[in-house]
This record gives sequence, C-alpha cells and structure tokens, in this order.
Amino acid sequence: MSKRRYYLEDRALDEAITRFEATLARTGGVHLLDSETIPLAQARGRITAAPVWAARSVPHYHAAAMDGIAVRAAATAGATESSPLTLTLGEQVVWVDTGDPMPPGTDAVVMAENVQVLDETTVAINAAVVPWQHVRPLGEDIVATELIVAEGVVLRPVDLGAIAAAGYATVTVRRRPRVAIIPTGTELITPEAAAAREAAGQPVQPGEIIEFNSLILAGLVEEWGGVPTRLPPVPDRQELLRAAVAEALADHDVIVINAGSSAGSEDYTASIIAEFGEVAVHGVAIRPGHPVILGVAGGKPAFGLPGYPVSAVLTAELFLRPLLYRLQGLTPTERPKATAYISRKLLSPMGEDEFVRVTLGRVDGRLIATPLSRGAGVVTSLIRADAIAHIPRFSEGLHAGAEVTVELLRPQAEIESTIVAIGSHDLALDLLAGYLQRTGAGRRLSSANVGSFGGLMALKRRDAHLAGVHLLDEETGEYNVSYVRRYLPDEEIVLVHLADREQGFLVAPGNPLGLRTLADLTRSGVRFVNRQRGSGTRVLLDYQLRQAGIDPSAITGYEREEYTHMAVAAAVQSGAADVGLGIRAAAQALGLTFIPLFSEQYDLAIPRRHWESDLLAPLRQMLVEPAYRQAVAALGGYDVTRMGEIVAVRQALPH
Ligand SMILES: Nc1nc2c(c(=O)[nH]1)N[C@H]1C(S)=C(S)[C@@H](COP(=O)(O)OP(=O)(O)OC[C@H]3O[C@@H](n4cnc5c(N)ncnc54)[C@H](O)[C@@H]3O)O[C@H]1N2
Ligand code: MOO
Repeated sequence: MSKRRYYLEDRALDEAITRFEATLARTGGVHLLDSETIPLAQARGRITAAPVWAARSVPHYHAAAMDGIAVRAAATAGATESSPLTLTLGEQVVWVDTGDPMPPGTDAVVMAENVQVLDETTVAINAAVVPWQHVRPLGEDIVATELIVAEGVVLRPVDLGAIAAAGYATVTVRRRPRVAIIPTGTELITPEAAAAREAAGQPVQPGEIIEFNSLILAGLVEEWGGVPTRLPPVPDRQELLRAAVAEALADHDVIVINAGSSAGSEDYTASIIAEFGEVAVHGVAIRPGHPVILGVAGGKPAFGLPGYPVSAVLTAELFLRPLLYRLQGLTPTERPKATAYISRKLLSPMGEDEFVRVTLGRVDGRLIATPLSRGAGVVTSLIRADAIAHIPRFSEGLHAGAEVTVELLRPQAEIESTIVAIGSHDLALDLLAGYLQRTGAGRRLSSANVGSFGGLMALKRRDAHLAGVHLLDEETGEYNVSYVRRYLPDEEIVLVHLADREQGFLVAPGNPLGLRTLADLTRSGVRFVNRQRGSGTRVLLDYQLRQAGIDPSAITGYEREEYTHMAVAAAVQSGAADVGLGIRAAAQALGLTFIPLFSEQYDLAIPRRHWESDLLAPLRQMLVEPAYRQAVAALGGYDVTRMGEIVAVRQALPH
C-alpha cells in the first residue's frame, strides 16, 4: 500500500480545470454514456441519444377540422346569408365531425353554424367555402421522415407527445450518469439515527455531526441529470474508505467522496483516490472549497469534495456539474447574471477566487447586494442567498457601494419584489417575512442584521427600504426620533411602531446565580456577554449602566460582543457566559430563563417614498392585520397594542 502524502496545492481555478481535463483525457475518464430505450411516459427530462425521425405523418389522412358538412368547395360558390344555397345530401355533401376523414371527392367543410337543415335530404348553406377550408390536410403537423427532435435534446412534455404522434412508444436516451456519494467522517451520524437517538432520550453529543451533505449532493446530482447513490457514512479508517470506493466503482460512473480532503491526521481521501488511479489536483485557489481533490479512480472521474457544506456545494457546482453534463452530451447552461452594488465593504484574500453568497433587492432603482455569512459551515447562507458574487483572484475585495457582477439563484422577478430590511434584527421581522409570503402578493422580505445604527446608515446610502431601530435618546428618554433627525437630515422618514419589547437578562435555566439587577453584573465570577456597539440593546445597556452609576469596566465580559440576540442566548446556553441582555423570545427559543428589566420601543424607519410605494403596500396592510399582531404577541415578551401606529413623520430639513 502506498503511503504517499499529499500536501495542499494552490492552483488557480482555470489551471486546475485544465489539469483535471488533461488527466481525464489521458486516462479515458470521460466518454459519452451509452444509450437505453425507454417508454415515453418515463422519458421526461431525459436526453435523446439519437435524432427522432417521424415514422408516420400526422394527420395521416385529410381530416375535417370542424363539425359540419363536407363538400366540394366549387359547389358552394355564391352562397351568402342573403342568398343561401340549397344542397342535397349525397356522396359529395356529407355530415362530418371534427377529425373524421374527408369523404372521397370532397375538399372543404361548411361549418354547422352555416348550415340549415331543410329536411331529411336537403340543407341550405349561407356561406361559401374555398378548397381546403376547415380541412387539416395529410401531414399538416408532421410529414413522415421529418425530424421531430434532434440528438442531445432534453425531452419536454411536448416533445414526448410529438414523438408518440410520430409513431413511437419508446425513445432512445442517454443513460443517466450513476454517481456514488460517499460521506466520510467518524463523527457523522445519519439523520435517521440522530432522530431515533433524540427520541430515545440520547441526544446527539458534542463532536457528533448529523450527516446532511450527501442529501444536498444527491439532490444536486439529480438536478444535473444523474442518478445518485448515497452510501452510508464511512468512518475515518483507510481500509473502510478503500472498501467503500472499491464497491462504488463496480456500478457507478463517477465517485464523489465527501470530506477528508484537507490536511487533518485522518484525511485519507486523496491517498485512496491515488491508490485507485491518480490525483490531478489537490488544492485550488478558491474560497470556499480550497482543499478540493480532482482525480481519476478505476478509470472514472473521482472527486474529493471538502467536508464543509458550503464548500461541498460550491466545488460540486464548479467541477462536478460540468462533468455530469459532458457525460450526457450537454453543455451546462450559465446562470443569469446581473450588476449589483455591494452594501458593505468586503475584504477578500488576494490570490483566491472568492464566491460570496449575497441577498439582493432593488432600492431606488439600484440592485443592492448584501453579503451573507462567509462561513464554509453556514449552510443557511445558501438557503438565504439570492445570488453569488464572484470576487476574482488578484482583487483585494470591494469597498461599500462598489459594482459587482452576481450570478442569480432566483428569478429576477422575485428579486424585484423583495423588500430589503437592514438594521436591528427582531424575531417579529422574521415572522413578518412569513406573513408577507402568505398574502400571495409575491413580496419577499430579506433582512440583514447590522444593528440599529447600521440600519440608519443603510437608509442613508439608499441600500434598504426600511430599517428596524430601537435607539434610546439618553437625554430625552425618547426612542428613535432624534436619531433619525440627526443621521438622516435629508430624508423624509416615516417611523412606524412595530412593538414594545421587554429587554432583560438571559440566564441559565432557573437563574442559578440569582441575577436580578444591573449591579449583579459586577459581582465576581459573573461572566457577561455584550452586544455590539451600535446595536440598540447596547445603547440601552450603556444608558442604564450610567443611570445606575455602574462602571462598565467592572463587568467581566463587557468587551465580548455578539451580533444578535440569538448569539447572546447561545453563548449563555453553551455556558460560555452566565448572562447577557436581550429579548424574551431569544431566551424562550433556547430554553433559558428571562429576567425582565426594561421595555423598549422597536420601530421601523421607512423613507416616505418607500412607505407609500406599491412594493410596501402588503407590508402596510400586514401591520394592521390582527393575525400578524397576534402571532407577534404569541412570541412572548412583546406588547403589540400600538403596532402599526405612525410614531413620527420626520420632514427633511430645508437646505
Ligand atoms: N490545517 C488545515 N486545516 C484545514 C484546512 C487546511 O488547509 N489546513 N482546510 C480547511 C478547509 S478550507 C476546509 S473546507 C476543511 C475541509 O476539510 P475536510 O474536507 O477534511 O472535511 P472535514 O474536516 O472532515 O469536515 C469539515 C467539517 O464539515 C463537517 N462535515 C463533513 N462531512 C459532512 C457531511 N457529510 N454532512 C455534514 N457535515 C459534514 C465535518 O463534521 C466538519 O465539521 O478543512 C479545513 N481545515
Ligand atoms: O476552502 Mo474551505 O472550503 O473555505 O472552508
């Protein structure tokens, strides 16, 4: 057994592809798959392996195209409404129904509407017809020998119908590539095993991971025309991985090993591929997806996709998708592209092609792209993404407002009807998104969480339609109004009240440390977790600390900042901190105890031109709907009695 050790390379994307292709060509790893003949009813979406020539004509006889009487056109000359013509039923004047063969000697049909029955044998017609009028001549649709569909066509429902009409019950299509997906990792447990364990009261332990990448990869393979096989997760043992690959090679066209691609002590993917063939590339200058492996095993294309889900998806799209298309004789279609403006600064490492998930929305005519989490393990960033922004190699990134080309993951129309919320996050906003969907008005709410100040700045840059804000004026005790005046002096802003929310301590269940007041935060041994500067919760905390005469430096953990209520709750739940300030809903979501301390006002700041726009009409409606109001109240910790009230309309200051 070879003990070769592979070190990660850093090949440019295009070079990696060239190298992989050269290896495939040399080892014969890519050839058009063979064909199979299948019933038409099973052939939708399959790809024709040969042209289909019509075996028969359609219609295969001259057919009446209307209900009426078949006639010789010449015999109807002169018939009009004012001077009808009497005809005697016989061999050349015959009643026919739509689709009937035309009787010999007839060449046109007078529609029943223009025929009056006089008696058993005579009719009067009040319209003349010309030859072939209301007749479908033989071969009108299809002439025998004509081409119905070419080779390499993805069969649509209409294609299947036409092929049947042209005389076939089956069609010869390309065999679908069979793709083995082999998840590896001792830590992996199947979703089914995890569910069974949770049900039996044996929860998934730290270090154990629910195996879900294979579900994603299998779905993608299906979308790309392949037939996936999800093998059970293989523990990190070289001989087990070897056995799994050997088994998979027996009846698959492509091998995909997922994880074990990087430099860890138990990363065997590259060495196993090398054992069965060769590794063409191990390490591409892309992010995410850097440790991807491209090679050949048993004469078949073999991939080692990185374990992190986003990396796995991205590398599958970059390398596996084109290969599956080639095996089927297809050219991959490109996703539609658009030009957008990035809403925040985005640093990107020089020397790597980076692919950043973004949300999109059109604000004041400009398409605004807001970057989502860049973590390779954050699979939800792929759920929320509207597009992928490609930051090319040799670029250090983008400054806020820079133009960027994005590849769309959703239809443009959906993006155009997106309401963009940037600001302080609140669960009530997440709920609002769902309620907006339900109206059927086709509005989406995309919300990015950058804190209340960040939201006002986004409005200033015209990057959002609305901002969730809860900023306390420390002098007046009033919420939001003075901040809007100060930070958006040139905008006419409508402040709409969403809810009053309780703010309080999030602590471990039962409040074991007995924390009740802000002063308790300074007790020794109490570890606090803070919110980021610029967040409304932070402003509230600082204000209340000052009121109470408490020095922040006396609080352990004051410098530790999280960006969301849920992140604070998670820090407390995990035991990384004892207490944080946040909303009740976050405590409830993670089963923590909530100690209410303050009430704060959460409003939506909306430039008047957006507030009054068509786009926001369903949102205006929703804020006065009892259903939404009740749903927010049910979250707990919200007072919704003033929901939808206009708190203030800030006029733009005169210039
Ligand atoms: N010293 C280095 N460490 C790492 C490097 C490196 O270059 N040097 N690269 C990092 C990058 S970038 C990536 S991407 C990952 C790729 O690692 P592996 O392909 O070896 O994957 P694992 O470490 O086994 O897993 C990573 C992560 O993903 C989870 N995972 C794996 N498979 C699945 C699955 N089927 N379903 C769900 N989740 C899965 C796994 O549990 C880990 O949490 O390596 C970095 N490290
Ligand atoms: O290259 Mo890795 O895929 O970024 O996390």
